[in-house]
Amino acid sequence: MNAKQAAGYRAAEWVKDGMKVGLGTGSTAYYAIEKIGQMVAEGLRIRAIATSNASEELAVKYNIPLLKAGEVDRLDIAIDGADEVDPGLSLIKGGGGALLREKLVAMNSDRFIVIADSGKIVPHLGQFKLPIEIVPFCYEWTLKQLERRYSVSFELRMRGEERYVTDNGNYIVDAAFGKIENPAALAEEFKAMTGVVDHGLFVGIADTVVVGYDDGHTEIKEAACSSK
Ligand SMILES: O=C[C@H](O)[C@H](O)[C@H](O)COP(=O)(O)O
Repeated sequence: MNAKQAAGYRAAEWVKDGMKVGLGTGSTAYYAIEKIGQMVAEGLRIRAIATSNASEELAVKYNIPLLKAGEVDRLDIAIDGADEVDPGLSLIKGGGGALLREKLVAMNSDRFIVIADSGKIVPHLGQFKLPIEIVPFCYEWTLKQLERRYSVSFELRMRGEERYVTDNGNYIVDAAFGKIENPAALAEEFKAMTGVVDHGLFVGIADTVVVGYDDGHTEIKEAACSSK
């Protein structure tokens, strides 16, 4: 068992009969979905909402019943990966471009469980380039606005020769902050910028972090409080 699998499988233990579950995106969330799929095959009855088209396809493959947001008020639990986790359980997410749906699902879940291999645990956020989702319309202006405001490099994410497009039809800009001194303040600033849809800073959202190690053991970190 590798570190990602250990974290994903451990987090799946929180999923109980009757729950409404948010399914994350990425190579670590893959293992949580795989395990939940096995549990469903053994009789667990849940309904789930996926945070990306890729995870939805995986859920369908594992016969996990899907629901639409309008069918329920809130989710009981969401399980998702992260690109970086700091000591206060603030996160950078969005390496796979799914940050907007992931944040919506996390914010509307009673418990948000983050799963991460130990390499994702960092003293400060920012070594991983921060993904920012922006609207395609006049995206050059949004990019310039970001560049004028922060003296760090911003790169429009590409997929080969084409601009990368999210499941929501938007673009992603990756920002090389290096070290983010105040994630909460930066998160607020991005939300106030026209053209920016959302960003990969998740501050005060994680309730629990399950850290997976290469030898297969896991460690649980609980947030002092979450602000969702
Ligand atoms: O957009 C993608 C998500 O935020 C992922 O959960 C995150 O990038 C971590 O992915 P992985 O588990 O593949 O490292």
